[in-house]
Amino acid sequence: MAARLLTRLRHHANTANLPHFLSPQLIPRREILQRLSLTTIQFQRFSDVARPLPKELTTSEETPPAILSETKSSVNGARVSIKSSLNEAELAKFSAIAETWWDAEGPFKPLHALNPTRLAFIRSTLCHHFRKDPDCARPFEGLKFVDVGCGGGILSEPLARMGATVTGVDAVDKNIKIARLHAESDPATSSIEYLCTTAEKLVEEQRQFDAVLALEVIEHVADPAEFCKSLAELTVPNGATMVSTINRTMRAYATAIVAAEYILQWLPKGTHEWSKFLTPEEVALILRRTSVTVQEMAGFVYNPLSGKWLLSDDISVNFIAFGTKSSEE
Ligand SMILES: C[S@@+](CC[C@H](N)C(=O)[O-])C[C@H]1O[C@@H](n2cnc3c(N)ncnc32)[C@H](O)[C@@H]1O
Ligand SMILES: [Mg+2]
Repeated sequence: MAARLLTRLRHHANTANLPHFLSPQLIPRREILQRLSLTTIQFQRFSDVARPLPKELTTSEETPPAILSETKSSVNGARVSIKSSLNEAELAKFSAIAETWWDAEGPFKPLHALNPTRLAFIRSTLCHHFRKDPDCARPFEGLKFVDVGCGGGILSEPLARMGATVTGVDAVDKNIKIARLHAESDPATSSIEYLCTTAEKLVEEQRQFDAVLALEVIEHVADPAEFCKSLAELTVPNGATMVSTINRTMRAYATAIVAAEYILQWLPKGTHEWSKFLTPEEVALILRRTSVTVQEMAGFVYNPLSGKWLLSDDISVNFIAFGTKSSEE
């Protein structure tokens, strides 16, 4: 199966399906060609079991919508612009539904359902990478993680329960307030550091983490390549960078947009724009440019009969990439 996946990726890399969407905005076409011919991406098979998650609670808090918009920084006393990952229209969508983060039947229902499956992948790959025992209760003890675009904290909390020292950051202030409120109710999660900020601002503050996770965020940022650069800079040498998103395929258009937003109405209409989706090859190439090499990739496939998500080799719609940062900075 891994061989099949590799063959499929190599087929795409043969430039027949050149990432045309990237060429003008993100990576010059010639550079893509060079990198495609130079880069060998090794994808391995993944296997592990999902762990049960804490019981979800519903909470609400009335706060005025506030999102980060400040993109100036002070260097040697002078105000300079820094490249921002913020897309304010995207952030406004999240601000509008922030109070529903912990409603497992609300707009974030798909993420709640996906959580055990993606946590199984994260647990397996990171335990293997950091040589931790995946069978112990708190395998991530001693490791610092950052959850970029953490929303209400539905990923940060189980990571903290698995022993990681977690920082959760989100550009929507309301999300951070809700995340803090929810985490405070349990001593296992109350130590999570939640900050209303961005990856690029953490880079400016010279913060670094053993593992940097940005799940379902890259399709909502202003510039995916710059965003990945920040993720890589936040990762310690030999550390791990994890990105998940939706593939830019017709199948993804039919399921993640038409079915999820218009037919099933799981998500508010307009949540996703197809043109902002990235293919697995694009994610791997963008990360590679920032010294992060994708080591493993898996797909998430929804089973409508069980209502559950399964890990799969099928990366045609939802997928996750685990990369490691080179030891030379
Ligand atoms: C679909 S949610 C994913 C939440 C969480 N990562 C998860 O998978 O459960 C996307 C989140 O990213 C945040 N976000 C979008 N652009 C961002 C940026 N440039 N910097 C930080 N957070 C951002 C949004 O506010 C939202 O909470
Ligand atoms: Mg999304």
